[in-house]
Amino acid sequence: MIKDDDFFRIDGVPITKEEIRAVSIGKLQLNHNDVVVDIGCGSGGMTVEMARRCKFVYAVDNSEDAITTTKKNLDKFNIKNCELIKGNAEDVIYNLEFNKAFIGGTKNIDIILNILKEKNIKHIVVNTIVLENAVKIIKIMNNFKNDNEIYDIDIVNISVSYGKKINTGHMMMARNPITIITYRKK
Ligand SMILES: C[S@@+](CC[C@H](N)C(=O)[O-])C[C@H]1O[C@@H](n2cnc3c(N)ncnc32)[C@H](O)[C@@H]1O
Repeated sequence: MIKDDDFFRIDGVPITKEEIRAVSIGKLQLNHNDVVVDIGCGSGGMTVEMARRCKFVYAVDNSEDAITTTKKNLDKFNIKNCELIKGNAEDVIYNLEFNKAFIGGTKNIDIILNILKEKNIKHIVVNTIVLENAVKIIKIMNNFKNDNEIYDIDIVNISVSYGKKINTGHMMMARNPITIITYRKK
């Protein structure tokens, strides 16, 4: 994983932190034939990590600052197998061809998940910090199960703490827990 400090950053544009990226990448089980859509690419943290491990990434964000930041990081890490798309994911992903989805931006998540269902995307990983979103996402994914499809949803909640040096040793500084929800259809 690339260290958080090595990414180009601008104020107000979030990044998925290194440890959360590591688990999310693991859950995506990427291979060199995968084409992934990154919904809400933010600073491009996940975009860069995914592009290094798969065939192609479509990186979508509705924020101009996020697109600018991701572009800088694509250049910084010499990533060529990626197209940046500015817009609301729910408006733009329908016409893209991909086989896996990573979702880091959850505005209109219900519409987005329904588009992914319609497109028969079999592998979806979502990160969310908002409890209500986690419940909503799990409910929607459970309703994907038409036609007796066999699917699996795994849910992990990750709390990362970082060691900080103090006079007497080190203390652990906690970050907000993130829920990672993975949907896989057989
Ligand atoms: C937590 S950040 C993602 C961080 C990113 N994964 C990274 O590693 O840098 C969420 C981003 O999702 C974007 N976003 C949220 N909902 C969206 C939507 N429906 N369509 C497009 N972008 C969206 C926000 O603008 C924000 O930049």
